[in-house]
Amino acid sequence: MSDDSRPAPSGARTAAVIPAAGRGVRLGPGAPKALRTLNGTPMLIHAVRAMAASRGVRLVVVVAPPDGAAEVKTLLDSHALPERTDFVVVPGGDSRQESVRLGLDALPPGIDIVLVHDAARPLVPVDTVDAVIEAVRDGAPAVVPALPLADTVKQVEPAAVPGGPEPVVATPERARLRAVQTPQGFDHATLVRAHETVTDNVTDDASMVEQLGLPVVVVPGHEEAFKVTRPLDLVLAEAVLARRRLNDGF
Ligand SMILES: Nc1ccn([C@@H]2O[C@H](COP(=O)(O)OP(=O)(O)OP(=O)(O)O)[C@@H](O)[C@H]2O)c(=O)n1
Ligand SMILES: C[C@](O)(CO)[C@H](O)COP(=O)(O)O
Repeated sequence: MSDDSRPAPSGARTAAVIPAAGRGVRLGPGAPKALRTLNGTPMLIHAVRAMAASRGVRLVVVVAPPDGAAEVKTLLDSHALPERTDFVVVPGGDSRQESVRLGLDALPPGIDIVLVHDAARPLVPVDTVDAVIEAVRDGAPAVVPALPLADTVKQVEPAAVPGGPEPVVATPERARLRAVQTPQGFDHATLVRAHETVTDNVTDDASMVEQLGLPVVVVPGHEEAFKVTRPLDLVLAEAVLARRRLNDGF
């Protein structure tokens, strides 16, 4: 949880937008993914606490499932969260991109830096959050945490028949590839412009800034910032939390 002895990154006013409106189809049937529990606590609450743990973050905007904003408000009210942080809940949209835009629309004037963080990455450590904020404060318009890949990657052509073998066309140089996580951090005005300008569907916010022709930089990500996507990821997340409980001595 938050460590109040940690110095607040000074100066810039930072908000976090948490897109949490997805269904979690790849996780299988059940409640919307962000509302499913890890160690008895909804994934979304873990993600909100991960953002609020950074003393740089003064406002968290949660983008709830379209028909679930009231339920999410109740959820936030019923869990202990840092008092120094304000929380706002808005309903989301049909795509992650639309949900992020709706979250941006809810930001008050005066925000300099925006973090966009998947509710589906509930266990990101605060040091990673702070490193992203710091890199934006140092002047990068867009910052992504990322890790080197463990697997070799192949670029393929579509299979001739569904489920058939896919021809390999290239093997990109692995040393230059990174697996990108969140929170991604942005100069507020840049991210708003990216969302106003880029109309094709993309899978992360940084690629919208790339399309504006602006620089995006990578800072080290963290293994525990993995995305809960498939059922096995739930097992890993529970194991990470169990290890943290052990290390914390309770
Ligand atoms: N319409 C959407 C779709 C996704 N998200 C959010 O975007 C993040 C990353 O998306 P992903 O892990 O793909 O979540 P889902 O879309 O829920 O997963 P799936 O594709 O398996 O349904 C999640 O926190 C998810 O809640 C969102 O806010 N609005
Ligand atoms: C934003 C993201 O988490 C970075 O890795 C990822 O692109 C989200 O993709 P998804 O298809 O919505 O899971």
